[in-house]
Amino acid sequence: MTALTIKDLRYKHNQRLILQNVQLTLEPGKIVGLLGENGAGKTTLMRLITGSAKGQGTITINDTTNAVARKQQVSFTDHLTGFSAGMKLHQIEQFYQLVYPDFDQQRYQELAAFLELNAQQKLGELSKGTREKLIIALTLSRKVALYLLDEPFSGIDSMSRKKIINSIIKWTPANATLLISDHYVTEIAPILDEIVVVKDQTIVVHQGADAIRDEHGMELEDYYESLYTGGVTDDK
Ligand SMILES: Nc1ncnc2c1ncn2[C@@H]1O[C@H](COP(=O)(O)OP(=O)(O)OP(=O)(O)O)[C@@H](O)[C@H]1O
Repeated sequence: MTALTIKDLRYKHNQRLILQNVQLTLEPGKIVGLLGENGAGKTTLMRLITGSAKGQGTITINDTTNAVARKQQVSFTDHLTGFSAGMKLHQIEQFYQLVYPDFDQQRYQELAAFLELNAQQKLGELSKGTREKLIIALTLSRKVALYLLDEPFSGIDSMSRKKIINSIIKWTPANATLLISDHYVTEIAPILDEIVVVKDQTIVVHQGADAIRDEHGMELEDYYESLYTGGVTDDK
């Protein structure tokens, strides 16, 4: 069984082609970096995986292809849209408990403590970084096959970021796969098993982190940069 299989995915928005010919297979138990420039289509790909955006092609999570059933297998908190600014964090937690049978309250409490979230604070009062911490806590508190984190660290200060990155393996269940988009490749590089690069409307690279280091003799960030400067040709 694979954690995620995408075949021949194509997505248009307002007549504009955003993604095409996307093929991807992710095995269970991997931490995968989803890389790409601004506007490359990383968030769109995550929305297509969860079924909140509709494209052409087949997406299978844990053997489930049907879009409704698939939603139960993947955890993604899309910018907390749908929650009003006046909602307190404990109310959002209660909502998750109600809506997701796989929501693990104890895990949420542990994550909330680790991330220093205040249950009495209102969503609208949160700083950008604290909001991102809440998204991380909510997303990782479900028990699913696939977790998606979309640029989870962009507003978080560097000390907290290091602390969270170092612990993310601990918070991801052993057989689950975590797809994490980020611009700070250097920081997340030590925890990545694989990278996926979205460029020119498709996935141009899907390779193991160790294979990149071995084959190209480069650190992930240098390899990633080389894709834009023409330093490495990759036929994949
Ligand atoms: N619902 C939508 N409304 C407007 N534009 C959209 C929508 N969905 C996708 N797009 C367009 O699709 C392209 C990909 O956007 P997306 O947000 O997926 O990129 P990204 O790789 O996540 O970028 P970033 O790193 O800046 O977050 C952009 O050009 C964006 O304008």
